Amino acid sequence: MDTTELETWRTLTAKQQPSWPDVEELRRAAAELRSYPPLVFAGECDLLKERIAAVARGEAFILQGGDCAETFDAVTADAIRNKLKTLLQMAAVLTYAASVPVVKIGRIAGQYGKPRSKDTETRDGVTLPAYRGDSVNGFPFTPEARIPDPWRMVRMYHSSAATLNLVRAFTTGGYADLRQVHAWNQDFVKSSPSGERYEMLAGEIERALRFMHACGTDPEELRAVEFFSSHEGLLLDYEAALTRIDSRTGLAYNTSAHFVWIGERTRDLDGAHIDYFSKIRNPIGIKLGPATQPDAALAYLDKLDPQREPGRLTFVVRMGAGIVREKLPALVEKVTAEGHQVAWICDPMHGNTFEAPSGHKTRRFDDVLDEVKGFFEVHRGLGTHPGGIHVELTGDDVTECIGGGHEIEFDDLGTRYESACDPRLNRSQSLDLAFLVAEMYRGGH
Ligand SMILES: O=C[C@H](O)[C@H](O)COP(=O)(O)O
Ligand SMILES: C=C(OP(=O)(O)O)C(=O)O
Repeated sequence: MDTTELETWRTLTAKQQPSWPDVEELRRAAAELRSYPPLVFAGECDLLKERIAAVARGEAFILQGGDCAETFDAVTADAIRNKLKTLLQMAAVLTYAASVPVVKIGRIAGQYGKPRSKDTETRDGVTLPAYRGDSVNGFPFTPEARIPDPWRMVRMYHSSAATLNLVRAFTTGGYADLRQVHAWNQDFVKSSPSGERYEMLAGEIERALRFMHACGTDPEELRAVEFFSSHEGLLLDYEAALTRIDSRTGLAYNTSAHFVWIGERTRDLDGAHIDYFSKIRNPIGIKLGPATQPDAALAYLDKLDPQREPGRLTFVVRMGAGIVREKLPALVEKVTAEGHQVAWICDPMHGNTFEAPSGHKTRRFDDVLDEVKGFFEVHRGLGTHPGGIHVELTGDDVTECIGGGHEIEFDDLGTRYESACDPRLNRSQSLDLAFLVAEMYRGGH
């Protein structure tokens, strides 16, 4: 590929980019990033594309999840392990219930840049630049912290590398052993207020594992799992610096993650993000909010997947619980009529955010569940495949979303609200969701 083609986004409007105060520093930081080795290998991205092609055909299911905004301080063994453990537990339940492989993708090892509704934040009459993620500026509300610093993108690379290294060690080194993951799920069922409801499913999984053992399944096969990394490809200076030409094929790949997506706020058809994403060969996603017109979905297909390559494009739908049943059918019908199978997955978080009386941004667990239900209903009604879920979650016992088995109420939000941006499901809410989606899957709705 001609590498100048990779730079055409620079001539277009790029929304949600920081106002870097010193362009020369930005150039130096980007040059530093360009000198670093890739974080992922293009062949791994191709493998994920194959896995997502199976999702599009209705033969697999995606579980994509992790923090709203990763932070440099949270690059610790405990935080990474808890997140991974939660995702593995959810995946085990979903795999059994769906009876298809679950493609596991973390919002991890790169989810450091955030689009914001406003450029500034005002507190007690003081206005400062909004926090745009640890890759751009600092969270503390001080003038110094909020100045965008391009060297933070270099720290983002190192934090992503350290995270991915541990994730690879955990997922291939025995920590992800299915028998262990199932034992964690049994502990959850015992301690959950909704445990009785989940007992039957957990019992069936237990019997299935014993059956596999009795049949002589090689225990080695249960020890490792495939796991992929992803983040919103928001900061184009970072994404471009990590874009490399694959020596096997001569094609360009974003080597900062296996999967990158375009956010709801940066998906302008003629904008810089769409142009940049059209040039890379990774499997990619695009968020579709409630205002998306069916013709726009087709236009995205043409721009981002002109060859109609299986597994290339995932539509991540984030409409809101009250809207998904009304708006989604027309999109799915239009794309299906075009004859191409894309993967459709449901992000039940971003359309359901509201402000609690305490001022915390929050989401109701019941709305999250209802949006997934609506998503399943629409696909079942049209005979298409509800291909997966995309969730903001953490493995810690935070109090950011209300509801769930261990009911969190408005008054509890301040107890442990740790998100640097949007509210995440905590560990037990995430597992509740997995068991309830599993029931939905099996119930055929
Ligand atoms: O995660 C998504 C966005 O960054 C977030 O919803 C924006 O939040 P804001 O409206 O507080 O800027
Ligand atoms: C910003 C995000 O979502 P959306 O683009 O759908 O608002 C996100 O997933 O972090």
